[in-house]
Amino acid sequence: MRKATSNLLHTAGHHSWLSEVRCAKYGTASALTKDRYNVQRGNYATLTDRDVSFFEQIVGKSRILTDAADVEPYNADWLHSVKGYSQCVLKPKTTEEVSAILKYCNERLLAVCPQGGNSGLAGGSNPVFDEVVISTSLMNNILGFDSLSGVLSCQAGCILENLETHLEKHGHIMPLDLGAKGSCQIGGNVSTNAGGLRLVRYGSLHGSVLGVEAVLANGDVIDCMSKMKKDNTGYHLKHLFIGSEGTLGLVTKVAINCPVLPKSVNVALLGLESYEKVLETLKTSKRDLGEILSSCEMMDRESLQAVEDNLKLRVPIKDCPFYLLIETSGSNSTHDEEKLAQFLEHALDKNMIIDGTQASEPSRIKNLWELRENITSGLAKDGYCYKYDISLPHEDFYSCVEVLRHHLGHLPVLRVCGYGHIGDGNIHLNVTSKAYSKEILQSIEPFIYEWTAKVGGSVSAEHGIGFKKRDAVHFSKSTRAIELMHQMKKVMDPNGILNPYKVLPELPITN
Ligand SMILES: O=C(O)CC[C@@H](O)C(=O)O
Ligand SMILES: [Zn+2]
Repeated sequence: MRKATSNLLHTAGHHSWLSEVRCAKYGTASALTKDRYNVQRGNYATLTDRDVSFFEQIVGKSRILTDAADVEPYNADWLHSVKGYSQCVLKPKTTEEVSAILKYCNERLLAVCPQGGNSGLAGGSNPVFDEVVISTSLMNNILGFDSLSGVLSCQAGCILENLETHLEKHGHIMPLDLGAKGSCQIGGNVSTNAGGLRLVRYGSLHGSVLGVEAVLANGDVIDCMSKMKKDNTGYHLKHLFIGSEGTLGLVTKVAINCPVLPKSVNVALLGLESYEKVLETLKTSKRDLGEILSSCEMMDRESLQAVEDNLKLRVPIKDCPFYLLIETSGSNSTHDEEKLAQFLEHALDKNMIIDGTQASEPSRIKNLWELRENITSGLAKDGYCYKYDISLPHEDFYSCVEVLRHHLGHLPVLRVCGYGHIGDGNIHLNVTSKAYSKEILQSIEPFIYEWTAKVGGSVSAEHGIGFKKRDAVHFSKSTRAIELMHQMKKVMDPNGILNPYKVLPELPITN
């Protein structure tokens, strides 16, 4: 077996790195939804005691929250960047309960906001005004796993990490992995078409999700829970629920195709001196590693600086302007390590990388991944974080950071940084400041959206549109396409009770 031999590469040691608790409630930003976004409450009914009594008949007293303190965590997102004013959270356990709730709300014209793990970043799962929150957290049964086909079926409220743990026992994994895996729910993942760290290998949920059960606004249950890998029976309705963020129906069950658990996993953290070298290394990794490449993440120095400054994690290689985190997953460790070594030798010989470290042992792999997965938490601790999740052609991928840094030069921002899923052309462009500032927001938007549209990118790669980005949809979709989206919404939710103020821009489009 050949090893990566250069003395620039060393093996990651054990560090007492702190792991930030996911979804901790921190951040000092207090500017809330209505101060920041110009939106009017729709013409919906207001919740009454009679409504609450009716809900009690469906889910029982113990699964309704109406005390302000109990409802509060459901009203705000975890970064406290949006906040609604709901007075009621319902926690159904079954599809039938969801159906009865929606049927009633539709007749009463009560708006609802479906919520999974509340880990979203576009304000899609929080109420904007007083929508009734329907939490899927108690819909957490695994319904079955077929080890021959690799298909898992489960209720929408199953936490991603619990599904992963369950599958590991059967020698499989989930086709998606996210930093928020400990709290996000599969129904939320499907509803936002979450991407994450494994998309470069297993593709998007539009490919992995075989079946969906969803409840429409009027309470009708749409059973598209096919577990067949091939099913060409006309319009594929399941795709309407993947990525529509609960605006067309509430996802209650999911059937998902799960890859085989890899026997060998390796991770390399590489340091690079320029974005040109990043691109060269990416190209080489795709060529040399081929089918065993399972993640390819980029981080710039500023992003990792936030992790070092605010979370006291330590980057185990020397300071470089750029870093790549490359993961391989395969079935034969000798073969995989050889391929990785070959790639690293190429990269070193051609002066693509200036420092690096690799790991094959689970605890060391975890330490390296923690650096990447904690960037969101690290940046949040700066104060307020303006988040942009965009898809770009590789040649323009990092220019968005440079262009925006230059554009914001005169303003009191702390960091302008870029990191993310370079293997998929998806960058997370984040700007931080001590506190929320309207001036900074208005300098970033629509500037960055216009720039993204000009180079042919997408203004939302994986976080969705939610509430925060609906005024930006037209930068990535034609007016006719948006009109068609509105028509579809009208067919599936004529009263507009499902997750209002989200995804769909107001018509006519003015900006
Ligand atoms: O916080 C962000 O902007 C990105 C979050 C997530 O999509 C990630 O890839 O870490
Ligand atoms: Zn991401």
